[in-house]
Amino acid sequence: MIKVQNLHFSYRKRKVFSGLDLQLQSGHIYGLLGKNGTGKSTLLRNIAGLLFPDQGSIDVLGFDPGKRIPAFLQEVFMVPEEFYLSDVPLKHLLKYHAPFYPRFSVEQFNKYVQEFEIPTDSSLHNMSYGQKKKVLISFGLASNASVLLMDEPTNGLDIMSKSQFRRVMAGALDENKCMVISTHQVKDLESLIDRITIIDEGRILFDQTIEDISRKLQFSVSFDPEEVKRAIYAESALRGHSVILKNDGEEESRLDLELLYKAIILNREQVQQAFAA
Ligand SMILES: Nc1ncnc2c1ncn2[C@@H]1O[C@H](COP(=O)(O)OP(=O)(O)OP(=O)(O)O)[C@@H](O)[C@H]1O
Repeated sequence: MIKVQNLHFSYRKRKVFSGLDLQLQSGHIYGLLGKNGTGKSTLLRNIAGLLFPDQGSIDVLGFDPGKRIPAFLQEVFMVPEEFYLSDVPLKHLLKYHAPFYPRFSVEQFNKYVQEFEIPTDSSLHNMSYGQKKKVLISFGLASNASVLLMDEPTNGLDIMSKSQFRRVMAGALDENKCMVISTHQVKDLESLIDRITIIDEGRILFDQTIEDISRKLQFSVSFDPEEVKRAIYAESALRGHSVILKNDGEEESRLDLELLYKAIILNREQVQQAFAA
């Protein structure tokens, strides 16, 4: 559905990508992780056709995003980290913006904003940043665009709204959609995403499904010094050590995305060995 090949991109003198390859399929929610400044937003903007590759190609549903033809634009919706929405009633937002998306569902939009506890007859004029963001997320989901790109969608959302966000997102996914969420709030993504892609220094450092991660790795708290020593990654916790172990059997454990992320950044070779086996 999305194929990025040999992507080179620079902002004047700042080189961000020099040969990035990535493929994303429909029916999945991808978590795009990486340190500050590694290029997550830049990648999303290239996929959305808001920035253009210096070299290489991006194919989204058979379209070249950079050409920004209407048939492409109606299939892609981006929720940027920073956004501007006019101070208008929600019904005006629907009247003037929904027609750009042929599969837009007002019924779904109303359902999502209600889930986020925003009255459907309210106006953007009186809303906080977090409330506006929830409106934008609801609009993006209700657009039924095939590709939904979200840059730090849970920033500014309160604790209850984060659970609502996960519920709304999970309910909106279908086999024709591809959702990509870039975030540092990894806890917000647990139980939502089904594939993790980590970018570092302009390349893909790690790209695995949650299913494979659960099959290959085991997450637990250990009090056994021998086990801690042989762990792929360990860090001291309030009690004992939080560890990632190679999953030799069919042990089921609860994925700790934050721990995995640290392991990949600090101890990548050992993590990769577990996947190579
Ligand atoms: N408009 C711009 N002009 C010049 N350099 C930019 C611009 N936008 C981003 N950069 C630089 O490009 C690099 C990648 O930025 P980008 O915003 O894509 O990173 P990110 O991974 O999304 O970061 P964060 O996690 O902090 O949001 C950074 O080094 C940043 O300083």
